[in-house]
Amino acid sequence: MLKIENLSKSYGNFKAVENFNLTVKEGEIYGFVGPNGAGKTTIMKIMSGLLPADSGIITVADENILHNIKKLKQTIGYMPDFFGVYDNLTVIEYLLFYSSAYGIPEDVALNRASELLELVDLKDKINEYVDGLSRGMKQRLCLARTLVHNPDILILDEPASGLDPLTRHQLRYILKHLSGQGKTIIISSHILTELAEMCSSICIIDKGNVIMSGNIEEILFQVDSSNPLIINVYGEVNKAVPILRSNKYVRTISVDNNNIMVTFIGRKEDEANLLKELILNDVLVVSFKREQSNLESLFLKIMEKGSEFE
Ligand SMILES: Nc1ncnc2c1ncn2[C@@H]1O[C@H](COP(=O)(O)OP(=O)(O)OP(=O)(O)O)[C@@H](O)[C@H]1O
Repeated sequence: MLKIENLSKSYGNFKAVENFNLTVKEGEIYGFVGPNGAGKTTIMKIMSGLLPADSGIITVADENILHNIKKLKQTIGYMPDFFGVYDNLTVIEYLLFYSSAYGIPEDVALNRASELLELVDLKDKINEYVDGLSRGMKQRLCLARTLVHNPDILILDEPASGLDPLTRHQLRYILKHLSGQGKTIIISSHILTELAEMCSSICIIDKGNVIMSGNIEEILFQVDSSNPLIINVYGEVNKAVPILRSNKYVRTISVDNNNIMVTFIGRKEDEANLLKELILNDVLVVSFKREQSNLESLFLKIMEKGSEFE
């Protein structure tokens, strides 16, 4: 379990991160979402030991590792959003270079590099120059580099940015495989649908604070309950309208052919009772559901409404 408590960081007088709290379970793929400048990179760099925090605690396996830089670097592998690769090295030289920086003996490093190149599907490029790799390949090599010291936690800043759909699919596959091995993975992204496919939980960050966090499906459900009900009826719509009008949870009604959009402030049970009433009054209901949110619309809503969702 990874736990961050009251993490704060200022640049001069500017508070980039303020009392940030987060818990991530072992083996989870966890998404960080937020607009530009929200503080995602700052938090990730602090977690990786690349930037000092002003205050806070980062606990891994019941130990505060924030000020134990050696332990922090052993435990965490960080892949920055901008990956500098050394173009005049071959793929294997590149991985061995990073392994030596971690003090890994060369024979161990060679075996590990071979396994990692297999994992990221670059084994056939082992003796090629990094310079000649495509962007997607460089990105996978960078992921392999992040894994040379076999960290328990991976922190990947915008790993999917600029990749084509096939390469993103490969990345998703590799990350699922790593999480299956028990590695905890934190990913930041602006591609919210990507996060939905990869992550079980997300944390929405703005101005260095958590606006909302939790299981993606629960978050979507919470937001969906503020969406209109869409009722599709067969035949006469007019039969349904007076029933809807008399319901105390209905706020607005708009009719479009056989679809009725209803702003409804009741709970699930009230929704079910409304459906029952329509049917008992011989309204032929074809479908009755809340408009679904996707992550993009969820994000926009949250950004518009801010703490209303907390
Ligand atoms: N070295 C720095 N000096 C001063 N301000 C900084 C520094 N690094 C970041 N900031 C500011 O801190 C805030 C958070 O930046 P950060 O890079 O963490 O955000 P982010 O969520 O990663 O953004 P993006 O999605 O654009 O990468 C921004 O307002 C940024 O301008």
